[in-house]
Amino acid sequence: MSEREAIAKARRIVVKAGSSSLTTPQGTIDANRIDALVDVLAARRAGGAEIVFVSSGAIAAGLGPLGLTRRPRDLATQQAAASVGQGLLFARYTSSFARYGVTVGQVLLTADDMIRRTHHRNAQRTLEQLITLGVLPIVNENDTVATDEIRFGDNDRLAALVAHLTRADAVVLLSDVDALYTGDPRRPGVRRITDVHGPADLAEVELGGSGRVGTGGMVTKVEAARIAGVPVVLTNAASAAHALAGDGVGTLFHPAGGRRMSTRDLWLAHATTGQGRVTLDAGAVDAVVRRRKSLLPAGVTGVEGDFAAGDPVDLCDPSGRVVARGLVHYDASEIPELMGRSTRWLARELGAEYEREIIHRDHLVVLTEQ
Ligand SMILES: Nc1ncnc2c1ncn2[C@@H]1O[C@H](COP(=O)(O)OP(=O)(O)O)[C@@H](O)[C@H]1O
Ligand SMILES: N[C@@H](CCC(=O)OP(=O)(O)O)C(=O)O
Repeated sequence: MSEREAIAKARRIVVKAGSSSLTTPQGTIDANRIDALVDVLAARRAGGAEIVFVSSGAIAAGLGPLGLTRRPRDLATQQAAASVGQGLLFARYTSSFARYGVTVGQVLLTADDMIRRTHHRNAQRTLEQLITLGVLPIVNENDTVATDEIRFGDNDRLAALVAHLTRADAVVLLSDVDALYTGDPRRPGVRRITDVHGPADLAEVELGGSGRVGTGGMVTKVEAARIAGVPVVLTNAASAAHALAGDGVGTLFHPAGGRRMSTRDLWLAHATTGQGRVTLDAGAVDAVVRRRKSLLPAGVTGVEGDFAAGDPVDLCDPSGRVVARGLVHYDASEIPELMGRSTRWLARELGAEYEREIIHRDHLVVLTEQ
């Protein structure tokens, strides 16, 4: 079965629509386009599929009601716009899906919900229960409380992580461009890329920034496709029905074969931001990156930042390059006195509770191959 056919037959699909597909240039919801998209999703659902819908557009839909003509730069105004827009957006989805007798449930996630394992499980359980109850979940980032440090910003990677969370079979990303091109399609002479099998197919592609109201542009879409682990189609909202039917529209990103990263590694690598940096000596880099060992205090040469035990931190090689990320067992202030010490020395001098690793291998993801 080709991957296009697999999308046509997929049991559970994450569909993500970008801000530009759902809102008008005046900063209001585009009721007609929302209804048209709902028609497509409801039809696929009626055909027996389970849909999880990731909808952007909260900020863009809140601009008009607040008298704003452009997406604000400052976080507080973006959050205010999202607060207004999300309500309007969800009200529209509720009434639009009601035309088909479909009940929708709002799920607002923060990046923290992916970082903390308990939150992660909680989100997973809620989504599963909504689907079991026949409710169509509509997911967005919880923009009103997300802060700059700990924020997805774009919904592309969020959609990929939701695909993992819900064990979806395919992802459809709907944007204002009908496909990935060799360069920004606002420029002449670019060519459509029909299939992406791996990094080699992207070597000549210029991944540009976002359009009018979107965030992330193609960079986050390509990254989402890389982490989704299932076939991903990128196209525009007008082609949604064709994409779901397995027709050859847009760009198909084939999932990479081989070892799939676990959901835990994915959220650590792609849903977290390092809250500080720990520098490793060459031996520790080798142990962590090549031999996949835990990070012990003996291999640490420096620490930066103000993180607390349990936070994600970046691990750097002696040149400062980030090579891994992990959930740290100590506060930043505790690490200097542990650095360079053997665990045996620490246990003897400071007590058995200091015999722990700085980061356990189960809480560590390598970000680069050496
Ligand atoms: N190589 C490329 N191929 C296609 N689109 C691109 C490329 N580089 C940049 N873009 C721009 O990315 C935009 C879509 O990203 P974005 O605005 O973030 O959309 P969305 O709101 O749907 O997430 C398009 O409007 C397009 O102008
Ligand atoms: N959570 C934000 C999404 C940010 C955004 O613009 O995302 P996208 O349009 O998917 O690039 C919102 O609802 O406004």
